Amino acid sequence: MKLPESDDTTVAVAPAVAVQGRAGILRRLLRNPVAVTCLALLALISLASLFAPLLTSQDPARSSLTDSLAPMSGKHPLGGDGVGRDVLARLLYGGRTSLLGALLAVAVAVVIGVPAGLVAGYYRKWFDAVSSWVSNLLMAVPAIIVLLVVMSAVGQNTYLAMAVFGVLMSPGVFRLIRASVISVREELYVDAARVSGLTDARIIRRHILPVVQAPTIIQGAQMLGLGIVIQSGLEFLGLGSATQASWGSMLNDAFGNIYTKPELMVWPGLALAVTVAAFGLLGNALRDALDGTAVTGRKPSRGATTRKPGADKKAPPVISEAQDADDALLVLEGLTVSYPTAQGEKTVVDGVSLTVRRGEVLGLVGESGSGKSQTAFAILGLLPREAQVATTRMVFEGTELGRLGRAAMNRYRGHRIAYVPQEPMSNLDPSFRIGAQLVEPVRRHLGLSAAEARTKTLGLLERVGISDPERVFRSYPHQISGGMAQRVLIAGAVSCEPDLLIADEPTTALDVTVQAEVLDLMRSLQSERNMGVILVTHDFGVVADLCDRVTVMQTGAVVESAPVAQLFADPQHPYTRMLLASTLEDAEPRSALSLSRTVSASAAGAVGIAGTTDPAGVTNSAGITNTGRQEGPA
Ligand SMILES: Nc1ncnc2c1ncn2[C@@H]1O[C@H](COP(=O)(O)OP(=O)(O)OP(=O)(O)O)[C@@H](O)[C@H]1O
Repeated sequence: MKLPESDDTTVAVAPAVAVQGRAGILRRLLRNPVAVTCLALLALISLASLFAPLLTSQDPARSSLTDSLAPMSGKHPLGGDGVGRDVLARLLYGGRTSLLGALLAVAVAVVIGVPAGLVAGYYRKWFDAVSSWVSNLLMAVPAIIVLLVVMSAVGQNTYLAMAVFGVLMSPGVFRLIRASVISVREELYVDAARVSGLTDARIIRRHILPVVQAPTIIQGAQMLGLGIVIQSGLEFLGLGSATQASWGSMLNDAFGNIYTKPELMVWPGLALAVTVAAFGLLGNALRDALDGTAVTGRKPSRGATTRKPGADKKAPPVISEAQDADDALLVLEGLTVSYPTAQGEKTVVDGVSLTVRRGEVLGLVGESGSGKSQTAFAILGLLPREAQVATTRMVFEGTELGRLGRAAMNRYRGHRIAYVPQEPMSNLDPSFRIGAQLVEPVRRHLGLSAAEARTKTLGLLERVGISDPERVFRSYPHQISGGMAQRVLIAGAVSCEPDLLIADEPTTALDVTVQAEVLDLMRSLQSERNMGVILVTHDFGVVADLCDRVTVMQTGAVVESAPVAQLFADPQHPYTRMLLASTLEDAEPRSALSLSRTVSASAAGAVGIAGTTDPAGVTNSAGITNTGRQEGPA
């Protein structure tokens, strides 16, 4: 006997979050004639079993020798069985035993499998190893032998046997849920929820549970059919209770009289066949209904990329500024991040030091793979578990972040330190309305009531330039554009009034005109709220437009750090010069004064960046808008 396992089809719909909500799934289900027929049949069978006392006055256990193998009559509409019991009464009451037994087995399997799968998939580590081992062990056990032993040991207690069967089915549920959770925990919107400071319990409840609901329901429907088959099989073998009517025991009796009254097989056989088929087909219909709303695979933004050959060569000496300042918001010193690989340890961030002051925008620049995002994630405490992180200091407003526990770090993230990601769409959970996603961190961090949080969120949506905040508040992520989604995320990032904002290539996924608008927005919000900002970018145009200081990274190490104007006017490190030169490669040669304007406009590709009129910033003589605190790179 093979217990149900998590098949690929079922796992594939795991992240298939109901974009249009449960109502959409139900509508689709009700449009499927097979599903409707199955639901109707199952409802009919359940109701008939439930109201058996109203449908027959016969006692299913009472036997009368005079009615043995009685033909159909007014007294026995479906005749009598071998020992003179009423077949209709046994069919109706037998449905209770079969359905309840199967429900019990599925409930036990779900109660064990779902929490274990959630914890193993979300937290991994030792619990995952142990529970996977136990699950493999249980799957290797021949279930029918175990059930025969249980039945003979506990005296033919059907429900106990079904509870044991539930335990034996739980590995199937465990594996399915674990696979679903693993597939969704790396989603960017789950990271975004972590960044916004939500606790693990909340993330699991809000973002993971909705994803595992669907496969659990599908698996549950299929397991119900299997539970009925197993339970009837045991009863057919004569292992059930002698006093309890069931479809399996009816088959057992019919089998003994197969030559004298073969039609006795028909009723329990039909009931079993219809019920099991209906559960199976309903499971398939549910899967199809959910498939129709599948959100197809999104690209994780921080999967490992391969380092270029020669990337391990030592960086030239760092030309850096003094690290500590009185108004330092964040002081990072000697950050090293490495990963274990088959070839040994791979260091991706190598001794990075930087300082961000209050109200200052620090650009973190370097080509792809230079370790910018890894540095940002290290500050946010969001590196993958396998990352080995070491720092001399990572002090945020006097608090050493490295020493904070998980809960304390959660309080910092989203509240004091916020994050704007690269791919706005992937960072919004497709199954929740925008408003719900924005309101939750605000309520948690600022302790506002639902109504206050809603008002604040609507105000923020308006502030970030969304003309119809009410509509966006009510929309699902797929109903808004990428640029709008980035505005939403920026609104979310500043909603708890953070001191430090980390923006990782916030405009990369947007088209050129939207890039310029989003940069404008970030600049004005930053100056309005006097936030410290770390702006991760590979784009010197963005640096020129937004940043006060810039730190250049190459193959995991800082090679140069300077005020923007100084860096543009007199880059010290050959790598910085090379980056600047490659940015200017396609540009017309200009005089020294207009050089930086060219950088801004051509590199950002941002029409209007150089000449943008920004109420919060000033435009310098080179046409480069800076936030008013520092001279532009003229
Ligand atoms: N989980 C991981 N395991 C091993 N190496 C990793 C992992 N994540 C990232 N890396 C490596 O770390 C290096 C730095 O990556 P990072 O994402 O910080 O680069 P980046 O400068 O932000 O580049 P990009 O602009 O392309 O995002 C890359 O070589 C990448 O392959």
